[in-house]
Amino acid sequence: MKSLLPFVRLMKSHLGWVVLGSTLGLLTLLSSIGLLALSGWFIAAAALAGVSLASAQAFNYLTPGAGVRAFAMVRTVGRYFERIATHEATFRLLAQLRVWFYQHLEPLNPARLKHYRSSDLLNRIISDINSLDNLYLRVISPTLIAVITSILVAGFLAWVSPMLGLLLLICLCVAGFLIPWLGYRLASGVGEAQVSATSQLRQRAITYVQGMSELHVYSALDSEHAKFVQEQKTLTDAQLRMSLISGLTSGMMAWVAGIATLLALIVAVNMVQAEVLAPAWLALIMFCVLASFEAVAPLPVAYQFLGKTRASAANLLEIAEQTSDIHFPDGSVEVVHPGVVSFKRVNFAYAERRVLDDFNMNVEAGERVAIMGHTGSGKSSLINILARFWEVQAGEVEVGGVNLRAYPESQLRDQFSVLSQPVQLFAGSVRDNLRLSGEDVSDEDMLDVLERLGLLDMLGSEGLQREVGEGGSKLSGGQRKRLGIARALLRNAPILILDEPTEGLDEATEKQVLEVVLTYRPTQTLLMITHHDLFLDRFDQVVRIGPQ
Ligand SMILES: Nc1ncnc2c1ncn2[C@@H]1O[C@H](COP(=O)(O)OP(=O)(O)OP(=O)(O)O)[C@@H](O)[C@H]1O
Repeated sequence: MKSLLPFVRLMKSHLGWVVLGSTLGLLTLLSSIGLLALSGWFIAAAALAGVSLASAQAFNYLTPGAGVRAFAMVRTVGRYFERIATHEATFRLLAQLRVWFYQHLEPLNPARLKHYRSSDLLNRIISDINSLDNLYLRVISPTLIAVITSILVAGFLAWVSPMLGLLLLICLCVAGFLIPWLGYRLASGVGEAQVSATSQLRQRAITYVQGMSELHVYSALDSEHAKFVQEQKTLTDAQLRMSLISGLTSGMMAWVAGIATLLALIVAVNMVQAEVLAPAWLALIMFCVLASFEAVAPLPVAYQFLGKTRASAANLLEIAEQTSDIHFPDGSVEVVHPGVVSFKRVNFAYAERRVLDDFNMNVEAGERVAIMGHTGSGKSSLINILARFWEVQAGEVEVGGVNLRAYPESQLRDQFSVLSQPVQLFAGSVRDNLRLSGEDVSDEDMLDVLERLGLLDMLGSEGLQREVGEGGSKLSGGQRKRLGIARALLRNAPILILDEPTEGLDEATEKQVLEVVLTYRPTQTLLMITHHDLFLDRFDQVVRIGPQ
C-alpha cells in the first residue's frame, strides 16, 4: 500500500472537491436509504390505518408524504451534483498527476531513460495514470461513505433494537470488509498481470504500426501478428479472470444481503408478536436493511482492482523516484568568450564502453572545425557531452570559457544550435518545424534559407504550410536532412554543431549545402561531424577522433 501514499498526498491540493464529492455521495446514499425505508413504512402504515374509518381519519399522511418527497428530491439533486463534484475532483487529480509525472520525467537525461522504450513511457503516461482514478473515485470515497453509512444505519436500528443493530453491523462488516478482502486477495496477481499485459500489448501495437513497411518488405507480418494475438490473449485471459472474481464477489454480496434481510425479518417479526414494535415498522426495517447494502456494494470491485491500481502506481513511482545524476545550477554565468570550445584530457564511456580516452580539442570563436573518425569512434558522443546528456568521467569541458558544469540549463542550451542524427522532425507544417529555432524567426528568413538549400520546390503551392508528416514521413530523406539543417542555421547561437549534414545527399546538393553552411553566419563557430573530405580546405581545423 506504500506505493499509493504519494498519490493520496496529491489529493491535498483538491481537497475541497474531494470532500464535497464524498459528502454529496454520503447525503445521496442516506437519502436513498431513507426514501426506501420511509416509503415502506408509509405504505404499510397507511394500509393498516385504512382498516377502520377512525384510524384512517387519525392517520397523518402529510408529514411522512413530505418526508418521502424531501428524500426523493435530495437523492435526485444530490446524485446529480455528486457526479459533477466527484468527476471534477477526478479530472483535476488526473490532470495534476499527468503534470506531476511529466515534471519528474522531463529532467531525466537520456542516460537515465535509455532502459525504457518510448512506447513503455507512453503507456505509463496514459494507462497507468488513468488507472489511478480508481483510487479516489472507486476506493477512498466509497470506503468512507460505506463506513459512515454502516455506522449510522446500524446505530439507527440499534436504537430500535440492539439485536437488529448488531445483526446489521455484522452482515455489513462481512459484505464491506470480508468480501472486498477476498476479492483483493484473489485478484492481486491478476490485476498486476493485467497491467503488464496492457503495457506489452500497447508496446507491441506501436512497434507493429511503426514498423509496418519493414514487416511487409521482410514478409514478417504473420509472425508479428501471431505475437500480437498471443499478447491480446494474455490480456483477455486476465480480464476474464477479473470478471469471474467480480461475478463471485457480487454473488456473495447478494447472498449476504439476502441473509441479513431474512435474519432482520425474523427478529422484527418476533418483536411485532411481542408487541414491542408497531407492525408497519416491519417494512421500514426490511427496506432499511436491504438499502444499506447499497453502501458496501461497490467495495468488492473497487478492492479487486486495487492490485491493478497498485501496480500502476508502482510503474509511475519507478520513474518519478529516479533522480537525474546531472544537475544544472540555478542563476546565470558570464560567458567570457562566446563561441570557444575546449576539451582537456577528457575520458568518456557509456557504462562499460570506453569512447574517448585523453581527448583534447581547442576551438576558437568563429573557427570552422571538421570532426572526422571511423564509424563508432565517438564523434556524435561529443554532442551528448556538450549538451550534458551524458557526463564525462575525467577531464574538463569548457564552452565560452566557462566549465560546462557551471551553466544553468537554459543558458547552456543558448550556446548551441544542433543538427543531430537522425534528424527529428515533428508532425506539422514546415513552418512549425522551423519555428523551433526561435519564435522571432520570420517567414522571410525561413524562405531565404530554404531557397539557399534548394528546398523551395519541396514547398509547392502550400508554401510554409506544407505538412511534413509523422517524423517527416512525407519528405524524402534528403529533404528531411536539409530541413533539419535549415532549422539549425536559423537558430542564432554562438556555436553550430552539425552531425553529418550531407550524409545521403548527391554530390551537387552536398556542395550546395556545404556552401550555405560555411557562409550563412560567418562569425559563428562551426563544429561539423563528417565522413567526407569535400571542402576540407575551407575548414580551420580537422580534428580526428579514435584510431586513424
Ligand atoms: N547511448 C549509448 N549507450 C551505449 N553505447 C553507446 C550509446 N551511444 C553510442 N554508443 C556507443 O559509443 C560508441 C561511439 O558512438 P558514436 O555515436 O559517438 O560514434 P560515431 O563516431 O558518431 O559513429 P558514426 O560515424 O557511425 O555515427 C559506439 O561504439 C556506440 O555503439
